[in-house]
Amino acid sequence: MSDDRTFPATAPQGRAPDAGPVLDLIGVGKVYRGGHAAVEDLTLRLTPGVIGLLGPNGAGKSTLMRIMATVTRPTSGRMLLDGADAVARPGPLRAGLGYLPQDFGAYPHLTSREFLGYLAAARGLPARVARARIDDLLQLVNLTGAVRRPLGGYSGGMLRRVGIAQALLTDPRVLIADEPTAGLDPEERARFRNLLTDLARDRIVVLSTHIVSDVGSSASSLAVMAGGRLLRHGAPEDLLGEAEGRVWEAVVAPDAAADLRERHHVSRMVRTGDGVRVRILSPHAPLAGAVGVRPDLEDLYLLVVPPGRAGTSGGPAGALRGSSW
Ligand SMILES: Nc1ncnc2c1ncn2[C@@H]1O[C@H](COP(=O)(O)OP(=O)(O)OP(=O)(O)O)[C@@H](O)[C@H]1O
Repeated sequence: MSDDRTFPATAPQGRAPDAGPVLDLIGVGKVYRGGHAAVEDLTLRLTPGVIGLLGPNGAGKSTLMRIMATVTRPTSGRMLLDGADAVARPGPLRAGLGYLPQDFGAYPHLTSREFLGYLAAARGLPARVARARIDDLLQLVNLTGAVRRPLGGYSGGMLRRVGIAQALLTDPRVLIADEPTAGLDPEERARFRNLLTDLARDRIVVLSTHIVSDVGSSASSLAVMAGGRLLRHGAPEDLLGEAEGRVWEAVVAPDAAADLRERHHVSRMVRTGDGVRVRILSPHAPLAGAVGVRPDLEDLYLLVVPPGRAGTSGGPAGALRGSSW
């Protein structure tokens, strides 16, 4: 499948083709039974485009997405779709919603075509429309070669692609995908990013990830969360301004690199022929010979997410590297 394939978009009836949805979250909070506040006082306006929701494990991303997908009710605040209450009356949002949850469950004995057919019927798609749509979607997610095999024999990445296809069945205005690229290989990730960019021309596409490079190039805006709170929201290039002048690099001996890690906020370390290239976040030059460099989104993420919460493994940036693909 080529990367420049475009999704067969159709505008919902009664809506100008260029009018996109607006989803407003206003002071939204979610306190689970037991008293844990997973999301706190979160205000965010979503308009068409790819919105990358970034945050470490436990930040509240899935909870926020479940609220947007009307699966979970917020315990405080309001959510409006095009100005209308989408909590008290979730119907219009649900009618135009595609949702790929993290734990997307497929029936192992069904083939992908049967499974998508079943979901299409459950969502009220007429059989003829559903057949054509499923053919398009199977091509789009590059599964046409596997349609006769039961889902029980699919790899994790293939199942993820089935999940993406089911989220697109009803040609949604709002697409919410929770860690959609988990289990996809680098080529599939790249293809998926291109697909999202295509889709997001007139749709809200929200995807969560803890891998900055998954959204860095494709997102029109980034929302960074930690501890249930929204820390930043804006266009990547605007957010980057905050990190300007605060990222430094130096090549040092391996012993010195370990020492720097103890004393400074190290964004990443890369072995080079003559030592270790250390990238440090600091308002001033952290050592003699350090050179100021252009910040990237990983640097920004590490600057805004409280230390110790930014990564999940392998040091501060361990879970965030593009190279961890
Ligand atoms: N049903 C629930 N009941 C109680 N607490 C919950 C529930 N679901 C999530 N939590 C807690 O709420 C917090 C936020 O969880 P959430 O899954 O929304 O975060 P996340 O950013 O999606 O993390 P991850 O990337 O690990 O999925 C966590 O502390 C989690 O343990």
